[in-house]
Amino acid sequence: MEPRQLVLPMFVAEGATEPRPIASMPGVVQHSLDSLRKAAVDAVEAGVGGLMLFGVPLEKDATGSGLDDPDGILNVALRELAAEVGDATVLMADLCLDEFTDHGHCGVLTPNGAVDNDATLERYAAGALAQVRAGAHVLGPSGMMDGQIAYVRRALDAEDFTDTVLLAYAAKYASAFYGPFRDAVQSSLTGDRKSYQQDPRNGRESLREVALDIAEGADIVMVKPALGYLDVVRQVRDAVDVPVAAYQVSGEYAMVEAAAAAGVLERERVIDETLASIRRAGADIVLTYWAVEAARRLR
Ligand SMILES: NCc1[nH]cc(CCC(=O)O)c1CC(=O)O
Repeated sequence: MEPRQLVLPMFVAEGATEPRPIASMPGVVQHSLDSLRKAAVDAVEAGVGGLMLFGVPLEKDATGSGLDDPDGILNVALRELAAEVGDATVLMADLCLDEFTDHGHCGVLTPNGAVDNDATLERYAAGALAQVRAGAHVLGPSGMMDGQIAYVRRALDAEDFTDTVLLAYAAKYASAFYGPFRDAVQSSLTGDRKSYQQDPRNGRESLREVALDIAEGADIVMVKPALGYLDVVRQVRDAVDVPVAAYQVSGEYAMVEAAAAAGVLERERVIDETLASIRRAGADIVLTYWAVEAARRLR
């Protein structure tokens, strides 16, 4: 694996004046705009291939207005990073509503509380345009709404943003391994995402989801989580001819850090072994909270 195959997910919190630790993810922080800029420069110097940004707004509402507000924290951060490192790295933005909604779902809701797929697509389209205008090179629609890739692609094309790369969270499982992430973005979710994310017991569905996303215009397809889903990574790699990404998620990170802190595992060897496994399964790109550390060791 080469350092540039690694992508660093980063959190930026509106109103933060200094980085705030995330209790369940030692070593990962909610950045202030200032610390985000510095960490981005460090990551680029370490040789990582890209940065995936998540925003934590001060206020959340039913429609997740922070997503497409040009002054929303994620868009502000994208503009700042575009100016700072935009020519030196690939800037990626999480295109989802859950960080911005007061109910914590990845979409807007119908009056009876279900996720409204098609109304959500319009919100993603608005968010996509805001993120691209702010300087994102790659958008990662992560909400698992049906038709989201085609809808976002059409919205971008209509405004002549024809070079934007869509990294589709194509095979995204309803996983308990996202637990620490929900602390990281202070998610207000109660309930679960089983109506739009995949059942961990279902392997073949991933191939259908991936084929649909590619037909809709995805440039890169992603499997998530990584370690428990290496069979899916391999099947997807063998089935498609676009780059395949895998997301080593918050729970995978927290699990190893906790075991290492307890003296139960050799931290660095285990980290490198997990990354080698994901690579061996066929991932061309790996999103990991260890991206900077691993990139330094790979050089
Ligand atoms: N915006 C949705 C999103 N994008 C990335 C993650 C999880 C990432 C991780 O656990 O590291 C999630 C959370 C979810 O689907 O509940």
